Amino acid sequence: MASRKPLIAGNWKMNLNHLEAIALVQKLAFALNDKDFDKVDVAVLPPFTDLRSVQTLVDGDKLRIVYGAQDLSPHDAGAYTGDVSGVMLAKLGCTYVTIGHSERRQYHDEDDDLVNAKVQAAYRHSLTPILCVGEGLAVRQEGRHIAHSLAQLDGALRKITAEQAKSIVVAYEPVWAIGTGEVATPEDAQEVCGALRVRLAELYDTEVASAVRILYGGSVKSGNIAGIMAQPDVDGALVGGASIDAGEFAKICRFSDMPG
Ligand SMILES: O=C[C@H](O)COP(=O)(O)O
Repeated sequence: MASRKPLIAGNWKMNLNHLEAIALVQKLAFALNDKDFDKVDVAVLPPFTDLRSVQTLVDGDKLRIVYGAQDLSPHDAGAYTGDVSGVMLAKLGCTYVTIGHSERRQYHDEDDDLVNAKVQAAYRHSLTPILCVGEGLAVRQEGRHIAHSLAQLDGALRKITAEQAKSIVVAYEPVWAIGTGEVATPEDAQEVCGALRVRLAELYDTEVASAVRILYGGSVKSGNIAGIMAQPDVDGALVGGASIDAGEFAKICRFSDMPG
């Protein structure tokens, strides 16, 4: 069994200007210490407009916080007004890029083909995708949540090699639990995260499956993180609302100190 270092990633969504971004990262850096970073990888995913400020702070103060973007274009350059490419994100020192978040799928009609093209674009520029999958409420009520999440995984990984897949981060985010306060139970999270890992072994091999970090996302808070992290196939969390409060996010990053 590979040992997977947990990853706690904060998806700020469309919140915080570049000055607020600097303040939040400074507070977070102050709240966490080397021992925390030895135990957990901590990432922030600010809006595009904040990335340069975050890069300058992280580089200047040699912080162990890493950062990434919330989306990227499937194209590398050209006449794509409003889009941001993997080339640009790599130049800004991004480690991660979120792909296929349910809010992109819902509000920008992103389908599995586009998600797959974006995953390929990320790998072209050595960015690590945080690939989001997860079902809506109706699918959950019909009991098709596992099949739905596995189909999204299959679609996103077309043409992705085993070598590439080893480094991907998969985030299981049941849409009904996002921003609703309706957190999935630790057992719900484990059920789908476990199934995703089995599918990775089927698509590739056990080496890939045991290397990939699988996160849970959906109303994660300091009060529920410990139970979620206790699950064998959950390797971290993709945190939305609670990630724009530095104190709360730091507590989530210190999940091993939180009551279960
Ligand atoms: O990317 C993060 C997820 O959408 C979860 O958001 P939330 O923690 O606000 O529910």
